[in-house]
Amino acid sequence: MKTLDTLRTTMRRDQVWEIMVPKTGLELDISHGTILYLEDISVTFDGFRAINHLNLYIDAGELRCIIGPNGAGKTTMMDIITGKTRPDTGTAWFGQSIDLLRLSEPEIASLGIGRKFQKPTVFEHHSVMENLELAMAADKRVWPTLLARLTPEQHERIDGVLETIGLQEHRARRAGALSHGQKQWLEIGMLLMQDPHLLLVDEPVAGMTHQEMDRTAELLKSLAGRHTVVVVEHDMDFVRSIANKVTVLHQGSVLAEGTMDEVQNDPRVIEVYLGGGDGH
Ligand SMILES: Nc1ncnc2c1ncn2[C@@H]1O[C@H](COP(=O)(O)OP(=O)(O)OP(=O)(O)O)[C@@H](O)[C@H]1O
Repeated sequence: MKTLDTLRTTMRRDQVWEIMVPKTGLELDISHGTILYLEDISVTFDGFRAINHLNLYIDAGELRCIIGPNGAGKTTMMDIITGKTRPDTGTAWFGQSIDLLRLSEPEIASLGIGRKFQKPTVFEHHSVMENLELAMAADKRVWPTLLARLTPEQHERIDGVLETIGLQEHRARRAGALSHGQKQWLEIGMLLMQDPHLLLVDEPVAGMTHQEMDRTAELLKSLAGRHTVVVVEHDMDFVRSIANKVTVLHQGSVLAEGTMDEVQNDPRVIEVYLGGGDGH
């Protein structure tokens, strides 16, 4: 595929790319230490309340795991944060001053909220390096130089991301030839090219080998601090391996919150979720 064709494909993907987006002029203010405030959010689909008076607060720089049985509202919650679904009631603030409910999906993406869906959607016919370049191209500041040579700074940025995702030695490989786990890391790398403040990651280890899961745990842990990372995941061993704080959703509300040990020993959690099999 030619680069321009690829760019057209890029634009059609369900991810929102910054190049398409008018600048909001809004600045993230995390001076109180909290990057996300969801308060009293409710959403009803055809009479069914998928999110029910949800309150959720995420600290800047934390790595938060969200667990909960099927249908608990995890995906809907992510959809509300990214602007894909509008709540019927409630408020959603990004930092102190940005009202997410007033912004479009592309505007929210441009403010630095990146989302990684479960299935990797890398450009299979392009190399690892080209995939990262294309992700950088989504940043309109580099648009004028896109088809020209990369600047030393851009090379450095790509090298930094390659190191973070552990694919330095695979930079010239076709993305389609990577393992499932490597494709997931590459896609995380593509999000990192845009240096998001908040990364929403949906079931990152589904279909991975144990070794790949271990590396994914290391990767996500390494991102916390510089980024805020929210991971929705069903695999409890994986959650245990990365989690500081776990939020359990059930019937659209927060049922419990705390360390993995705290939530796993919470009788309400045992009753509705962990006691009932693997959560699927
Ligand atoms: N667009 C929609 N129209 C109707 N019902 C919906 C819609 N989106 C979600 N739902 C329902 O809302 C509830 C919450 O769904 P959601 O996908 O958010 O749960 P989840 O916790 O992500 O589940 P899973 O772990 O299976 O992904 C489910 O009962 C689902 O069927």
